[in-house]
Amino acid sequence: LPKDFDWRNTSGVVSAVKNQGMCGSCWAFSATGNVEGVAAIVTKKSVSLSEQELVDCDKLDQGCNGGLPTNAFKTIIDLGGIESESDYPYDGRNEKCHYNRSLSKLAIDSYVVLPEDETALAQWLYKFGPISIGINANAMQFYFGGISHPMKWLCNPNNLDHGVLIVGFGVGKTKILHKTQPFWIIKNSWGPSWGEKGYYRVYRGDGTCGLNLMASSAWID
Ligand SMILES: CCC[C@@H](/C=C/S(=O)(=O)c1ccccc1)NC(=O)[C@H](Cc1ccccc1)NC(=O)N1CCC(N2CCOCC2)CC1
Repeated sequence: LPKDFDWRNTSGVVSAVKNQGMCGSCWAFSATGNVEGVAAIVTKKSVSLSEQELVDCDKLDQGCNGGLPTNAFKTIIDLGGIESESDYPYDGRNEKCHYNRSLSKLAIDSYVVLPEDETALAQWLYKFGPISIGINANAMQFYFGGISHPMKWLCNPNNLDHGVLIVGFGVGKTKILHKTQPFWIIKNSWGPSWGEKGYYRVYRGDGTCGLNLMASSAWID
């Protein structure tokens, strides 16, 4: 396993940073980000996928009022696929489902729930692609860059309230003590002006903000 690895360096695996707007659809962006990545690696073709299809058609979840990436994977399997962002564009509000299977760009065969061990997660990411996770977003609302490592009582690992996507990992130097710190690179769905061009770097190795507790991924045979 290399010290640093970032799927953004492999063209087609990570789409542009998106913005969920005033809709609690983070779970859908986490799911499409994972499927986009896994599919690009397996099929060598890249396509930006529809979060709106999940908001409208995933009856296991609550659209703009929240959901789980694993339920989204189940829905993509049950629907027989997912349309592209351009064919089923994002409106950021709950609408009537208008999924059209003939327009579906790709299907997934199953999904896996991943282990909580962060070294195992890094190995999985390196082999198979970006990982959907749940995280406590407390430290993300006041994040302006750098490696975030909030104290546990400020970021309760058991209050997971946001769905995001791990796209890479690395080791960086802290500003003050120049200590090396392992971090995850996380793709958020709050637009490219948030954080580090839409991304969040967070300490890797001690279950910060519960980021290791609900990791999952689609699987394409
Ligand atoms: C109101 C929903 C907000 C939304 C994200 C919104 S957000 O805008 O990104 C944001 C998050 C945090 C601070 C500020 C803004 N959060 C979710 O969808 C989070 C994302 C998440 C949590 C845990 C693990 C993985 C993913 N999920 C959730 O909010 N839910 C998970 C599913 C749950 N269902 C209840 C009925 O039975 C089935 C399950 C409903 C609540």
